Amino acid sequence: MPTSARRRSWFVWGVAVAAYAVAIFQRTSLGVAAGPATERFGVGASVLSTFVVLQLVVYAAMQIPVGILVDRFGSRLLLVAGALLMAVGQTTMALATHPGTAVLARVVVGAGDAMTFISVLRIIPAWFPARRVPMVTQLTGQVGQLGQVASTIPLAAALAGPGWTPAYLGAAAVGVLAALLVLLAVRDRPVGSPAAAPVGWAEAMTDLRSSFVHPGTRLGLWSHFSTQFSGMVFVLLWGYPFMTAGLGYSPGLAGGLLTLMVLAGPVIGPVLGQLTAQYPLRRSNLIFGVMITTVATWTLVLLWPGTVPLPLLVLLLVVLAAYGPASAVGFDFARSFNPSTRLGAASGIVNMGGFTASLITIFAIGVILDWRAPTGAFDLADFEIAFCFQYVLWAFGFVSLWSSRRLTRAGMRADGGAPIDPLARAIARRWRHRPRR
Ligand SMILES: N[C@@H](Cc1c[nH]cn1)C(=O)NCC(=O)O
Repeated sequence: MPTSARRRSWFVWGVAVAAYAVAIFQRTSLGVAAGPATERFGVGASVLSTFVVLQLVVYAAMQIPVGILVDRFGSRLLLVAGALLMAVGQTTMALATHPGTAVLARVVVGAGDAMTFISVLRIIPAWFPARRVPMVTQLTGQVGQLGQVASTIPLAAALAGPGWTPAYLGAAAVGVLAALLVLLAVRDRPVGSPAAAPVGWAEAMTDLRSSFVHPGTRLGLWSHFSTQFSGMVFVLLWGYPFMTAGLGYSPGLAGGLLTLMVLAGPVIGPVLGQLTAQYPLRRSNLIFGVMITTVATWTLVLLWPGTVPLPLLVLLLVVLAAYGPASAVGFDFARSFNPSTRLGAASGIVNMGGFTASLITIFAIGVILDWRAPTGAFDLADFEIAFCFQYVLWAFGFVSLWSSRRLTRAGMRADGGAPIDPLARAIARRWRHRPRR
């Protein structure tokens, strides 16, 4: 690829990924505003957590419709629409004085956010050679997380200084700027590369069905489902109270440990991206590996007699930090087992997995904690029992992953592919045939 073409690819991707970072900024912008929101709307913590949950429900529910729209109208249009919708949501939030209006604002933000990540994913294979796609996908996820940093530091300062309305109007302005940049800089494909013929609605529905019935797409869905929820639930809602109310850590230490998770992601992401690109037939082993390590570390933490030692908790957080990079491997399955014309729909199916599992777990942990301690005075045992709910989803995810992998491999054999040996046998064979000096 000539240098100028390579530069152009990175430029287009850079602007698209900046729009994704802005979406994460908007998604997490309520995190630092819990105190001011409680005062402004006169609501408690449980109503505030409903704001977050509702926003995620909308995000998850829109994945498939958005996937179809991305395939039909292209990434650029959907990225612009998503950024503008989030700006409308944040403007509503800036002016809201009633909790009902604030909920509506968060729903609109969730809808705009839902349009962003899979639109960026659809651009990557159009601008980069196939061997680079897994790494660029990982990079997309990691760079996007910077939006969360932006939502903590400048937004917190704006809330503390100019106040609620200017802070959220500022967030809306950032959204409009992102929309403008995308409009000017992003193109769905390089000039001269053939555009797919536009599909009608009936064909789009057939594509969606074909994508879902392909076991390779479902392998991606269950990979995302099984690896994302544990880390996401910890970061989004229950990790902080577990560490402060359950383990008795200071807010500073608990916040620092959550930051450690953010810092470990960029180390794990490139490793998983490289392994995915180098061993495409072993991607499911990576997923099983991450899953088993997560379950084993959680089990050790939950069974530990008395208070968990800090090094073990640090280990848990480093393992949980793999939630973003590991679940991103799910999109690689979507890409390899679907033609580019239905990549949006396939990515939407995959992306629904982790968010649905996270919502179920956030809700179930809340219900178990309420049942254990209706007054809200939770102790370590309450958290330990509540976190055990995760085993239900891990078991479901494991069985679904296993069966979709079996069907995917059977399909590959039926299409004339060579059978894939179990990992242990493949390693033993490689060892026997290693070059000897
Ligand atoms: N798996 C994440 C993205 C990610 C994070 N680290 C590496 N990749 C994901 O599914 N994100 C969806 C979104 O909308 O943020």
